[in-house]
Amino acid sequence: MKIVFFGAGNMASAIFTGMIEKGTVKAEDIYITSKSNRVAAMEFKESLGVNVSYDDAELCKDADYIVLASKPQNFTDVAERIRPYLEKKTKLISVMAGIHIATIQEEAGMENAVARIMPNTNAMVQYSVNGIAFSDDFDNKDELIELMASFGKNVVVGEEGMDNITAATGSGPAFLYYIYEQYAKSLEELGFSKEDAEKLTRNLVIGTGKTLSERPESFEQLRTDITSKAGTTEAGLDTLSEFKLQEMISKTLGSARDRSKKLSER
Ligand SMILES: NC(=O)C1=CN([C@@H]2O[C@H](COP(=O)(O)OP(=O)(O)OC[C@H]3O[C@@H](n4cnc5c(N)ncnc54)[C@H](OP(=O)(O)O)[C@@H]3O)[C@@H](O)[C@H]2O)C=CC1
Ligand SMILES: O=C(O)[C@@H]1CCC=N1
Repeated sequence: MKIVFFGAGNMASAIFTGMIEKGTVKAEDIYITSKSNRVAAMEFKESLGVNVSYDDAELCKDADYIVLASKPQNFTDVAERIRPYLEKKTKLISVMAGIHIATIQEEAGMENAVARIMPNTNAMVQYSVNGIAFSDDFDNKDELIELMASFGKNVVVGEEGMDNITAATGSGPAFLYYIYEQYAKSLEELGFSKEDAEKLTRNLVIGTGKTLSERPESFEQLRTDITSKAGTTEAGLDTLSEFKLQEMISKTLGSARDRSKKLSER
């Protein structure tokens, strides 16, 4: 197996770190390249044992998968690097938001099989949610699905579902982090030090996540379990429900989805 990452940034490193830590792919089977930040790439070679190369012919030779992990706006440059050396058997796996399969095939200049995947940075701790869309000619889908299962839960959404999943779970962690940031600021307002506010919020979120991973009850049930009659939670929730939280979240996701659509207008 040879998996080559064009791009070694946040998302690519979350994926290859997840794969290596889980043991699904050996570090020696992973090749990474970047645009100009050789220091960061070499750090991954040192810490994980992956191969680093800037020789495009060597990178593309005999590759089973090439993962397109640059920003969407850098894809044209990446395609230029790959096009002269791309072999027909190599499957292209794109993590780029909003770039359609047809565009990838056109810019690659060859009709290679393509899968679009939309993971999130929780891949680093093997807890990503991965949307997947395959081109019609993509064979042995199970191999890719299995590889991706090493860093998260897979949902095959088809290309029409990619904009939605990009908003919901690709960008999703950032929306949640933003909420946690506000939570920590509010704890500071209550009088906690900045350090304690961060620590309390972080542990609250970790503990809640762990509970969710272990208990099958609905969100509503788990909330109800905490809410004593005429107690503190009820008082807080009464105030919280005065705000249009769901509308805020829907609008946030709508903007992210629309940007994903816009990115595809190339
Ligand atoms: N971050 C996230 O949470 C998620 C991101 N994505 C998608 O992943 C992609 C990457 O995002 P992210 O990892 O955050 O971005 P980063 O900026 O962290 O990484 C981008 C990487 O692409 C490299 N690159 C740029 N141009 C080229 C080139 N011509 N040849 C080879 N490598 C190149 C950069 O190299 P250098 O450092 O040298 O410039 C860098 O390693 C995006 O398309 C995004 O839509 C998808 C899901 C979630
Ligand atoms: O912000 C972005 O465009 C990428 C896609 C999903 C998460 N990060």
